[in-house]
Amino acid sequence: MTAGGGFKSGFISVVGRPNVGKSTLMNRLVGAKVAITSPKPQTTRTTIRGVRNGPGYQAVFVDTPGSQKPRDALRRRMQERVVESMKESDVLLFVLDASQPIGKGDTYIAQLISRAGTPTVAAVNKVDLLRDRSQLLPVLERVAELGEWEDVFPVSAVSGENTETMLDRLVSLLPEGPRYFPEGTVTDFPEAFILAEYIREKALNILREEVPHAIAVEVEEVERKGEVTVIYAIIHVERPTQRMIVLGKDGRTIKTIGTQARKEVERLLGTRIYLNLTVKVTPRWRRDEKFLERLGL
Ligand SMILES: Nc1nc2c(ncn2[C@@H]2O[C@H](COP(=O)(O)OP(=O)(O)OP(=O)(O)O)[C@@H](O)[C@H]2O)c(=O)[nH]1
Repeated sequence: MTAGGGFKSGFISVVGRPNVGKSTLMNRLVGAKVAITSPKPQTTRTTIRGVRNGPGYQAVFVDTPGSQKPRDALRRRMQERVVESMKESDVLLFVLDASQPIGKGDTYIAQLISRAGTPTVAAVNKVDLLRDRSQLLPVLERVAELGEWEDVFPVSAVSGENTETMLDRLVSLLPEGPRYFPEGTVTDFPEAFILAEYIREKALNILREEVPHAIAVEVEEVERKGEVTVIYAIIHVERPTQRMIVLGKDGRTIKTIGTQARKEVERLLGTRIYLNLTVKVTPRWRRDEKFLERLGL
């Protein structure tokens, strides 16, 4: 319980440039894998929310796609939207990568944060990759100069080093508020959506280099049959050759992708799923506005 005895709750947006480990860190803080991760940048395409329940608090984490300086005419409007969503959060978690030089991308995000004016904790992630701990000090100094942070924590999302200490600090910054989601909730996203993201993650990790970015996963139909959720999903690819790769010999690859994704989601949400997964060639889907909208991208 907090000093005043009141229940604390609120939204913590996780921001940072692509590939710094935002999704991995959020999963660590939530204690369950709600956001998919992969070594390829731009893995997160949509906003994912994860919920951490603790004594006297509920923290709702919002994982955002990696922010990058947009190079086109929409730049100002897009910036405004990012700043708006930052303003709506109670606290921001600004993630940086200790194993990479602090660069323009980080500076850009630090500027957006200062315009939003929301209390922010900086997480210097991936400290496990530093060969020598003396390398850490200059990085922390550099991060401190980037803005006015409530605190700066060196952490490792992979090993869990320092993440619970950082969580305590984040919770201390939350306002008093209601429990937004029932206790036990780890994410408010529908099962089918989570499954679609997991299918994409398995595909990203299993398939050869050239295929993953050509993939979109669509949930076509969801049916409840007693205890079981029946989900019909389609993996869209752009070319017939990619379809062959996704299917694999005797359909083995797609079977592996589907089974791994289904099992993990069943474990995560404690449900039973029957998954019907197919592959379809949808040429140039990446340029099809209607298609992208239908998939919520
Ligand atoms: N060694 C190490 N690797 C990490 C750590 N955190 C994340 N990674 C790795 O960094 C890569 C990117 O992690 P993600 O969590 O997908 O990064 P992200 O910032 O969400 O990426 P986008 O979705 O592209 O914005 C993955 O290969 C992770 O395993 C860490 O603390 N230590």
